[in-house]
Amino acid sequence: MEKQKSAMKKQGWEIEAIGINYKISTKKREHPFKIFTKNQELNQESKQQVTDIEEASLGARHVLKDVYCKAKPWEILAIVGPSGAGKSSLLEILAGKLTPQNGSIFVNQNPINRAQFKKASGYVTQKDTLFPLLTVEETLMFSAKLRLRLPRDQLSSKVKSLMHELGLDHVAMARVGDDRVRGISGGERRRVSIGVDVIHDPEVLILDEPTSGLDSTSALQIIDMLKLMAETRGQTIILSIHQPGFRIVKLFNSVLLMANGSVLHHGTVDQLGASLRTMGMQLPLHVNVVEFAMESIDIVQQQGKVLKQEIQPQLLLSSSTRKSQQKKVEEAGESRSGKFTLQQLFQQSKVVDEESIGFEFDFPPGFANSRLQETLILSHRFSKNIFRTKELFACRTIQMLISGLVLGSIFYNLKDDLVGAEERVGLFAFILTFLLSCTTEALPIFLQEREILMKETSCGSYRVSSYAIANGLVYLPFLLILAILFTVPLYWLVGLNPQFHGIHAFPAVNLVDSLHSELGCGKCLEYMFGKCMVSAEDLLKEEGYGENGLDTVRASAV
Ligand SMILES: Nc1ncnc2c1ncn2[C@@H]1O[C@H](COP(=O)(O)OP(=O)(O)OP(=O)(O)O)[C@@H](O)[C@H]1O
Repeated sequence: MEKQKSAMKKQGWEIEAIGINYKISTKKREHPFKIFTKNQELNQESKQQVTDIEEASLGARHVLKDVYCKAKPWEILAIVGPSGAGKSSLLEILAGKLTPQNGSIFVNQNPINRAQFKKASGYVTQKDTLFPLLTVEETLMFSAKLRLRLPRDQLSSKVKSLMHELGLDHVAMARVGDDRVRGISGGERRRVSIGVDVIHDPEVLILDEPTSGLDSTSALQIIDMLKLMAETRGQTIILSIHQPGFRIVKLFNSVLLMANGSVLHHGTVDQLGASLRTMGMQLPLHVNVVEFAMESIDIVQQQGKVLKQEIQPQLLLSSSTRKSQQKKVEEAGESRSGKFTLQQLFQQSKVVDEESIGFEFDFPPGFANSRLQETLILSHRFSKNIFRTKELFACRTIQMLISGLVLGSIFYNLKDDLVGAEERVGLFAFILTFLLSCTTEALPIFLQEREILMKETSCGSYRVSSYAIANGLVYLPFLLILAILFTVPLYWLVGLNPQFHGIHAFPAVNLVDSLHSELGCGKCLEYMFGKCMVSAEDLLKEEGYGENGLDTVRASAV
């Protein structure tokens, strides 16, 4: 097994996608709860009929049509085509982010185990999802800590050598930045994004538009760097690109030309030029063949059959291999379910089930760190981000202090009679709603972080629970300080219960409410506002209004 693994490492990973069909529904259902009513009564057969009819009537869009592609190790495969051709969809399918309706993906002629493949590959999205306040070195270091099981000195030397390889030495200590925070240049930020996804030495690197938004020099530098990585590390690099310049095209080993979800050409740039000439096109001297093909995409599409014939012999050559691969997939499917449905039996190609088909990858299963280690690393990262937004926290502290004083002066010295009790209810409801509305400012930060969280957890860097615990741990002391600053002046100005348990319970309930809304700001707001009334009831209990505080107040009001 060890021998087999090292041989696999040496030869690299050849990725082959066969018969990929991907459809999306473009029309919304008229009744979102239809599935829970009418469809429940349908039997299996009629359900199938309804699905077929629905697919036609709902206007399903065929994003990818029977796509075949092959990417070899030590090489770059560039997916080119006009906007909406299906490049990103194909990359997402190859990266295991999307599941096609039909088609199979193989690694070295073996069906893939999607969960392990996600870990062993790197997927760089079109948008840079990085923490703007961290430095380049910190960003790569946190990524290394989360993805690799190595001692600290080895991690540090790995990060240093990667920065050197990416040409980021000179900006190691500079902040990454984004649209709002001034940081490194766009090209350098793209390199950091690539660095984050290659820190664990993936065998396959998938990049969606790595040069988008960059000038031609920076774009060339990025592709040059990727070429070097493919040639030195033996990686399989698959990328999509919009309008590659002449010098960039020369760096591609093969090109997949797509339009309207179909493959028009799959081969080298020279083969593309030859195909265009056989179609009767006059290629000007020194022309960028890829650019020319994209400009004449309509003619190429009309003549699509001619180009497809160019591809067919390649496919036919490997047809016997494909048949055996298909058999493996089907056997795995059979063993999994124990029986086939009619649809499965007649399906030309099937989506590979990741769990049941065993292809051994040279990557440790599970996470690189224990839950505790993950929490510590993430807490460290949270703290760094928080300490670099001191102004925001200073504003929030002043806001809470002033709000406590203002609210205390409005509800100054409440009496212990019926009117006083009613005003207390109003005060508590106001306080809790106010705390919730204060924390909605955390929503944009959460949305920004959410993308990073989704990306990191989907590739198995850490557990979501570690993120939530680390977030809570880092925010808790700060929220406690805010709760005390808000409640101390308010408590004494209003003249609330002076007994020991009341004094402690008041800031504690406020703290729990703040923490609850801070952690759950992306969740259900209605639930949180409902929580206000529950918390108000808790506070009334502390004020001596018994188990059913609100009812007591209501009853006394009557
Ligand atoms: N989830 C979706 N909802 C609606 N349309 C979608 C969805 N996914 C893909 N499409 C459609 O499928 C087509 C292919 O999309 P895709 O993003 O793969 O194209 P692309 O070649 O990467 O385009 P671009 O170069 O502009 O990024 C587009 O017309 C797009 O509108």
